[in-house]
Amino acid sequence: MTAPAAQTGTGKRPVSPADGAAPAEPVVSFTDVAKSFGPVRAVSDLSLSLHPGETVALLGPNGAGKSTALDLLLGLKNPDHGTVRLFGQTPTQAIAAGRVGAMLQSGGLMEEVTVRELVGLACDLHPRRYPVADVMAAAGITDIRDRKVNKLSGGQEQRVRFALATAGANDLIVLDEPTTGMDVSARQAFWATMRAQVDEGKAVLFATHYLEEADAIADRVLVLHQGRLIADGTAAEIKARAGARRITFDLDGTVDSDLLGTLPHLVGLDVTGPTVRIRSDDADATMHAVYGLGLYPRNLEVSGLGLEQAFLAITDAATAEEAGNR
Ligand SMILES: Nc1ncnc2c1ncn2[C@@H]1O[C@H](COP(=O)(O)OP(=O)(O)OP(=O)(O)O)[C@@H](O)[C@H]1O
Repeated sequence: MTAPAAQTGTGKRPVSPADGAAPAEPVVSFTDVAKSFGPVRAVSDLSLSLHPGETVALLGPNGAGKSTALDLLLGLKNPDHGTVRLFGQTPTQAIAAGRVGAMLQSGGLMEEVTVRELVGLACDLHPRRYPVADVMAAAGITDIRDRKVNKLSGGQEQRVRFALATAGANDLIVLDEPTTGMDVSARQAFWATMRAQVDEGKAVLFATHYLEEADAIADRVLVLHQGRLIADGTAAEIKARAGARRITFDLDGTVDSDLLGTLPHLVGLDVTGPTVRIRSDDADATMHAVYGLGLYPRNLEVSGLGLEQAFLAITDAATAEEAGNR
């Protein structure tokens, strides 16, 4: 078997199995998983399943528990409670069988070796290895194969890490902030390469702070907040859940915030000088009511929430709920 060649294309894959097909065994299943570090609950009550062919983004603010969840998945940390299974096996068994490739933030690369030597070693160690030349070509590092690993730029180093994660026929690829340090074109090339892996039916789980990447690449988005899973759905579902529309307009004269606060379907309201910014889960009904109040909005704009605003809206709401529960 050869490594997949890099290819372009941005079409998202369907998540559900073909009609009539037996549901595939979950690639990953977390059941009621918890992990604390002293008083810090890094992951709590985490239950989820990933399926073959899914590309899943793991989002969350700093300290939300993303890296801990990935470490638990890879068997690098043990849960205090609950179970983690990969293909029905323990993480250690699945990794030993060569079913999982990972690209993590932590861990240095061996320094005094060339790129080719390092990737060659990873291929040799993989139970279902690909030819080293194919792996380097797919990761876009053939031209730097004779360079010493400690002489690489940050973006080149990331590509080498990616090659190490794809040295053999894995069924799951786990990436922790894979495009950190890459410029825009390197990032695009990276995701094109990644898509080729997904098109082979592999599952990909990646943690990221780049919400536009999650929006463009993932067919499912998981949002962690203070160790808990607070959203799980397509990017479109998460945007819809956060309040579907943003409405912006200007008003003449003194703006009465209290009066605007009585509008129906409000999810958020911000008044700055003459400018009113509303988040509404029914923009038509909200605007109908604005006119009903006898107001004359100027410069009216109605648009959908981006994933970034949706992410902020859901994590802010979760923070407020946590504070209320204290
Ligand atoms: N080894 C550790 N010892 C003590 N606390 C830890 C340890 N590892 C993680 N934590 C804490 O657990 C919480 C979750 O950390 P984690 O690194 O999983 O978050 P993250 O979502 O990956 O964050 P970031 O986006 O900043 O990388 C944080 O409060 C962190 O300080």
